[in-house]
Amino acid sequence: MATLVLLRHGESDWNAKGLFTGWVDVSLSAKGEDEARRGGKLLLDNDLRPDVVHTSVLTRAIQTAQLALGEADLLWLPVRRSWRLNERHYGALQGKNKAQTREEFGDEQFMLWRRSYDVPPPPMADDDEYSQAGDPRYALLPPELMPRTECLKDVVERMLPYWYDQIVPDLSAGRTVLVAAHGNSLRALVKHLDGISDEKIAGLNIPTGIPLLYELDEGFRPKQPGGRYLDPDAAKAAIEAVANQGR
Ligand SMILES: O=C(O)[C@@H](CO)OP(=O)(O)O
Repeated sequence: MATLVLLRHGESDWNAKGLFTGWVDVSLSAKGEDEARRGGKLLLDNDLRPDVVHTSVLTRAIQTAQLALGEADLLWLPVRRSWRLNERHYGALQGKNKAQTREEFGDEQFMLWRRSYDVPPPPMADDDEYSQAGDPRYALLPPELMPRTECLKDVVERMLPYWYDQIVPDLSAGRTVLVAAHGNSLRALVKHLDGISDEKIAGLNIPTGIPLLYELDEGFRPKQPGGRYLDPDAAKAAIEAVANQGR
């Protein structure tokens, strides 16, 4: 049996402002910092002690892992980071207000961009103030892999190699693994783990800062479909809030 804990970063400054974020590197809000600490406390209270941590290369996920591990007295844990765990690149929507976008383009288009499996937003221009072109953290990324927009399908495709090559080997070695990442990179991983269809994944939202525990069988499939949030009541309310963003 293998133990996997997924943790979406706490609320970011742009989550609080209702802006599409994607690869823009914003920090946690004060509330998000509290959520991250609370996530660490939930690990502690549930006797979950990760052996290794994987994060994206975005500050909000890194801060969340740090704060949660600090709370659980585990700051010394080995950490690995990859752009493959990054949030979905939101293309030309990065930096735009969600409510205004919904008003401008209508509900259907807004939801297609936000939650459809295979419709990406328009690409972001390299000279846009919210573009990541030239960001040194992606300097070693082959140019053809650098996204300018992504749909969830693209995220599944770029995330899965990391799952198989880096996370599964840790799980196989018997390590409890903590993955600190993002709403949509975790939706991609949950889609894979639970075998959720392309249609049904539109209805799945991940709350900020609440650890989601998966016990996996020898084939790395969940023993309990959907896993278990360590604070189910808080998760339910927070999932609703994510679903209603932009309304
Ligand atoms: O803006 C984003 O990058 C994501 C996560 O915060 O938003 P959404 O939930 O709308 O996909």
